[in-house]
Amino acid sequence: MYKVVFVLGPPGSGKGTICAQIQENLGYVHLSAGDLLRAEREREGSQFGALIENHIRNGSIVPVEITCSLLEIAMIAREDANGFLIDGFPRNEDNLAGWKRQMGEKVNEQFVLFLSCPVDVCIDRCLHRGQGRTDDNVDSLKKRVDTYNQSTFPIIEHFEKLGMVREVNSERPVNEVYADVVKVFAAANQQ
Ligand SMILES: Nc1ncnc2c1ncn2[C@@H]1O[C@H](COP(=O)(O)OP(=O)(O)O)[C@@H](O)[C@H]1O
Ligand SMILES: O=c1ccn([C@@H]2O[C@H](COP(=O)(O)OP(=O)(O)O)[C@@H](O)[C@H]2O)c(=O)[nH]1
Ligand SMILES: [Mg+2]
Repeated sequence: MYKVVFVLGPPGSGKGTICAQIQENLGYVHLSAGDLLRAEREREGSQFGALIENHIRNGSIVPVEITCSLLEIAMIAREDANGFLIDGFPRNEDNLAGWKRQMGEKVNEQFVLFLSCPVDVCIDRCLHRGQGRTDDNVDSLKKRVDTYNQSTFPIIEHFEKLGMVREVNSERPVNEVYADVVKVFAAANQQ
């Protein structure tokens, strides 16, 4: 069984930043669904490049079969891992249902780390992220925030009802956010 922590929050809430630090210090392997999709978009011979780019620009969500397969392949490649941080997934009902179908029997879902941050702060961070992403522009960001509110927040609520959500306010400086996140992991791993 793979041990899994889902990391969710609005675009720009700091998911990638915090996951990189957890990977570095706590030995979980960081798998960003967005990074895996961008790599697949660039892969020579991929049938999905154009479809992925359309979804990314529109802030809409790629069909789960594609994303989930990329995640599973990445997990199989790191079977030695202590656990996995699944960053930015599941983002909607389709993602959740597809994940349960494909991975339900193979994973132990530890908890959901929810990085909460006001949308205006998040948008400002994305506009200054400086990674040259095709979706870090005002138009795409509006759509991404709409998708987050309409489709992703309900997934967080779903996990909340199951008692699985650990919320950390990520509006604060990274070191303060990280200190609280470490406490969440320490508590979860004591059980
Ligand atoms: N707590 C924070 N305070 C200020 N800036 C942050 C913080 N966390 C992340 N950032 C910056 O905001 C941008 C988005 O962060 P990132 O980790 O890529 O977020 P996400 O993966 O949730 O979109 C990056 O430029 C990052 O350096
Ligand atoms: O499971 C996922 C994760 C990401 N995306 C797409 O990839 C984009 C960027 O996602 P990422 O997590 O990299 O953005 P972030 O929240 O980190 O800014 C999203 O807007 C979606 O279009 C997707 O379709 N499914
Ligand atoms: Mg990210």
